[in-house]
Amino acid sequence: MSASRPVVTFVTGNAKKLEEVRAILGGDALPVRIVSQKLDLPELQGEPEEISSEKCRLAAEQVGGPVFVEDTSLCFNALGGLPGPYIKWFLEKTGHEGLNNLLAAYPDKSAYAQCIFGFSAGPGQTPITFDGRTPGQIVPARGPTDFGWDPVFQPEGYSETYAEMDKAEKNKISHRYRALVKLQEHLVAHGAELPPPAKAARSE
Ligand SMILES: O=c1nc[nH]c2c1ncn2[C@H]1C[C@H](O)[C@@H](COP(=O)(O)OP(=O)(O)OP(=O)(O)O)O1
Ligand SMILES: [Mg+2]
Repeated sequence: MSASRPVVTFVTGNAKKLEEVRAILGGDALPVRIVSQKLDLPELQGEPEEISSEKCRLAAEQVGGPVFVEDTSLCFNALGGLPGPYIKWFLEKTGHEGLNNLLAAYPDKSAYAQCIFGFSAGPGQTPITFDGRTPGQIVPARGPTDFGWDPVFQPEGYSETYAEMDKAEKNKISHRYRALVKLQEHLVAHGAELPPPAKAARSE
């Protein structure tokens, strides 16, 4: 495809997310060119949609063009959806074992992983959100520990945790995949309406 496709920047500080987003979106099927930028954006407290939307608004201001971000939650049903968007801090402070211990008092170990992408056409353009969810169970950690809470999340209908699954398999059923399908549809339908790349486009 031509080099003058509009450029959309995926802003994230998480290299593993970027790897999955690239694998799921694939190569040249979109009317836009996806590049990435590593920025740690502030995340306000609130409902996951608001967090993603505000993160996206800030990203658009900083990048000065079309952007998308995502915010991931891990929600325990016995805890009314907590830790939810605060999973990053719970994971950092308590580890995989601590996440299991949070549910020790409850027979219900069910949970869902949720990903909310926020897309904005540029600074001052109201973000749109796209969500995806995958239901599962919180289990004692199994599998490689290179991506967040993957070892303690076993998706419904599977006997492996996210961490034990093949990457390609995870990417077919994950919360991230389910949300990204919706963003992809939006970009296919509206990507060509975005402004052509300004000056120097950022590196891939
Ligand atoms: O598929 C996943 N499998 C396992 N763990 C995951 C996944 N996706 C996000 N995670 C972790 C990263 C962070 O500990 C928390 C979400 O927090 P979240 O703010 O969305 O991610 P982040 O701060 O690492 O990157 P970003 O710069 O895009 O905000 O859950
Ligand atoms: Mg974050």
